[in-house]
Amino acid sequence: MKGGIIARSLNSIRYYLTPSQKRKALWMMVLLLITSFLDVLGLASLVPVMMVAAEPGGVQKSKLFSPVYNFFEFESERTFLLYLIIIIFVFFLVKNAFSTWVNYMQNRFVANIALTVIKSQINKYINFPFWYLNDLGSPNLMHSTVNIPGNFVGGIMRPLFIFFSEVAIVLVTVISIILYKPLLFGILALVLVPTTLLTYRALRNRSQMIGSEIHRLRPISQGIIGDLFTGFVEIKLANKQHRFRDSLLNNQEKVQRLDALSYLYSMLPLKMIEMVAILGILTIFLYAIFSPGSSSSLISLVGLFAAAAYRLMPSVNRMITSMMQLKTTQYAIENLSLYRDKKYNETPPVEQLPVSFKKTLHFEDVTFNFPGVSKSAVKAIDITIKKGEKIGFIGSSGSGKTTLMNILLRFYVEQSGHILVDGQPLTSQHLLAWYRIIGYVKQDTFLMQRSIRDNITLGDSDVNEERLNYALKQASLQSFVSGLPEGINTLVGERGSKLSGGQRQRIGIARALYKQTEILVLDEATSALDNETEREVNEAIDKLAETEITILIIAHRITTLRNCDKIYELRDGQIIAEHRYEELVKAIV
Ligand SMILES: Nc1ncnc2c1ncn2[C@@H]1O[C@H](COP(=O)(O)OP(=O)(O)OP(=O)(O)O)[C@@H](O)[C@H]1O
Repeated sequence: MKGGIIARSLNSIRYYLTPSQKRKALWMMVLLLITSFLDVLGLASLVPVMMVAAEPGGVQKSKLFSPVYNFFEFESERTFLLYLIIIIFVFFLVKNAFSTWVNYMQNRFVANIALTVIKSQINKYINFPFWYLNDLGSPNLMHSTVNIPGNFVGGIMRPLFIFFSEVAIVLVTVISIILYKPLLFGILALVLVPTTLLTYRALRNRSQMIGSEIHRLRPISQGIIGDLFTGFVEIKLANKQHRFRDSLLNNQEKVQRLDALSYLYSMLPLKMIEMVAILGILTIFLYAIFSPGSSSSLISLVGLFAAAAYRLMPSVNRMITSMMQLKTTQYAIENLSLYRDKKYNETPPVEQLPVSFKKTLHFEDVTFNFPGVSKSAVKAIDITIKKGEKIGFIGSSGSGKTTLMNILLRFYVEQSGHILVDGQPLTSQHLLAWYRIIGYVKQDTFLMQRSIRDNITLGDSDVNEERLNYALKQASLQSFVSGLPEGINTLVGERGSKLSGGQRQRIGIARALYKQTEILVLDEATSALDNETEREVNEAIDKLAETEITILIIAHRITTLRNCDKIYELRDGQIIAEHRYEELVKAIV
């Protein structure tokens, strides 16, 4: 990425702003400038008041106040000063109310953009091509959708606002100083500018390095925790939990060390600037001591220098720290700019078409290669399935069964050939209608940590009870559910941990039935189950066989395929044979 850190950060935000938000951002900047001007004016107004108040008769002598004093015909300096103090207090009151309002507007603006960023990230990943999604892995996805937008807001947007408001304060202060005493400006510039630049140059690359290292390490921690608790049983039985704990601690030790270093770097600029300012004051003092005659004017210069430096130092410090924070959070800008290319976006076209499945489903010469893999995972598949048929798929591991089903489910799109439904090619314009009629039950059925009802309806708020009961009955779940103390509202535990393998799969089947699936894909639904559970699942499949639903079953156990009209055998992505169940059973016997 090219350009300075400020330009890069501004560009990264600009990507998310609508034209009206861009105008609003400019408006915010103007408001910030006004706030800074009022801040400086507020402080500057105190100086002349203090001066006239300290000296009896000071008001009359003051070029600024005496015309006002005379115009309003004040009777005593005391009353005049009292009015002046009240005016100053009201001014501060109004100024602070105004700056609080600006602050509120600014934070609301930042919060709105933050929402836009989160929305854009989550939209990016829900429309991400399936195989890239698998490559990224859930810790990275969680980091990119939850942490990165937060880091972007805290580490780019807020510091950018701070930077610009401090620039405004410094500008207004510096202009006032130039107008008041150009020599003072010269000394301040000589002292503060090189220090600021040197401090920033010394720390910026380290800050960036710390930021990208923390960004690399955090998802690793999340991955370790995820693996530890997903595989808790296996890991505990192998007595390997300590290894996971140690690698987590090892990773966290690095993160904590970098966090501490980053905190230290954020403190350093102020210390450095303070040291140089003190050095400036001492140098002028020394000069005053060693060159007699000029001492009184020099000492007043020291006073002014100290006052101006005191005013400028915190602002300059905040400017550097916010720039360093921008550097530290560079990784968020880089992460957000990933995958903006069209090839990573599979958003279905807005204009969607209906799908009518009355007669046939035809895989017409379908071939598919994974990106970067020359060997086809699925090659020239050409089969026709009639509506209502039950079709089995067998073949050794890696023969392409799951890939073929993923093509049918449109998670993968064939490079050549077509999927024809009643003779019509299935395109991205049919996606939503297609998803409405196709269902999928995997070996490890996905279950949420919610009730059975929510798991079957996928959290429907307006549940159709009749359909739900039908789904429970057809999936052979009715007696199990009615035996539970809380029935269908019983919670299933994390990933269905309170259920048996067979119950989990039957919930998957019930989910597909509740959706009124017309084509159901059962992927290796019984291979991981014991005999009793297999019997339970097969019973549900037998019931399904009586329905009009077209079923495609991938199975390792031949018995699962007993209701199939045809069974296709795959090898190396191709169909090498078509069998009947009876033949297969005979061949085994
Ligand atoms: N995301 C991927 N990227 C690259 N190659 C892949 C990917 N997923 C699967 N493959 C490859 O595609 C081929 C077909 O895999 P597929 O999962 O379809 O086989 P399968 O018949 O379902 O196997 P199993 O019975 O073991 O599930 C295999 O050689 C596999 O290594």
